[in-house]
Amino acid sequence: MNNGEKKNMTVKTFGVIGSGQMGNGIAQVAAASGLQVVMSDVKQEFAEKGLAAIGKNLNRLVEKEKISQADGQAILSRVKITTNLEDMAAADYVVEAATEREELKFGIFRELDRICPPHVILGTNTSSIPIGRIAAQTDRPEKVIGMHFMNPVPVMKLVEVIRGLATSDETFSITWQLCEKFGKTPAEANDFPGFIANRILMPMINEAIFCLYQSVGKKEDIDTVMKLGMNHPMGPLALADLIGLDTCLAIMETLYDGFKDSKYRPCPLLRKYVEAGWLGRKSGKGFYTY
Ligand SMILES: NC(=O)c1ccc[n+]([C@@H]2O[C@H](COP(=O)([O-])OP(=O)(O)OC[C@H]3O[C@@H](n4cnc5c(N)ncnc54)[C@H](O)[C@@H]3O)[C@@H](O)[C@H]2O)c1
Repeated sequence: MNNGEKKNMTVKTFGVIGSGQMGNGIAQVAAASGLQVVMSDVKQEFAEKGLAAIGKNLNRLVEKEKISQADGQAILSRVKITTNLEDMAAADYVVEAATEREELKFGIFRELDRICPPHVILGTNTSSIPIGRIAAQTDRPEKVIGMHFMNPVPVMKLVEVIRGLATSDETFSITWQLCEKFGKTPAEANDFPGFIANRILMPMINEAIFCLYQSVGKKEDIDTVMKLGMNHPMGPLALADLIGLDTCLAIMETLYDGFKDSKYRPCPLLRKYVEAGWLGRKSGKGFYTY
């Protein structure tokens, strides 16, 4: 048994920053694996909404007889919510899943570096912001890593584990094993804008939005072509609504900034929707109405 394996067993309390769709999903899988979870957000109502989403998800699993009612209650009871970042002092491992804005994440990592004991690993669920840039905000860059879950977290098997330039092998190994403990399949990526998943996925979604923008096809037809023609479970526009159009735009901006290649320019229609507050499912309207 190497050091990483030994240390992994000492992770008992798992911190999650952000109680949105990704944060509450990550909190749910961590609690389901037996860990105590502290989940934060900036407002009590946001944290409560995240906790309620976990409760609803677990109830659905009970109804489908995937878990017992007692298990559902036990999982939920392991998740504590807070609006005070200082409460992350109790965590052995923290994953940040706050809004995809670089300055916001930088601030969170500077604070976490002050609050958390030096041995604690700080993961980020960022979709595209370079891990090295986030790690540079801390005095522990070797303990900063990308832990990129897919949406919806309780359902999707993949976690992309991203090594920053300074990420240590021990940090990588503990993170990899945590993914497995959560019942996920990790895949390793290096630190380039968009990593693997969004480097490939997001230009496809952006191109689907260009097809709509240039009237190549109606939204339903664009989605039908990709669903039935390429055997994708969802069309790209419906998937963009699920991911959140603000998140999609932020990822395209990161790809465009990072590579300075015009093929990554965000479609003006995507920007227009985001500016109008049409963010997809989470706001009730995106390419489709919910
Ligand atoms: N949506 C997806 O499909 C998806 C997939 C993989 C990764 N991600 C990434 O996960 C992260 C979160 O995305 P999401 O879809 O859950 O967004 P979301 O908008 O649903 O949730 C973000 C949450 O973070 C909270 N937040 C903002 N600042 C905070 C702070 N300082 N402290 C604590 N909480 C704070 C917000 O109030 C909000 O509740 C982003 O980095 C995104 O790129 C998203």
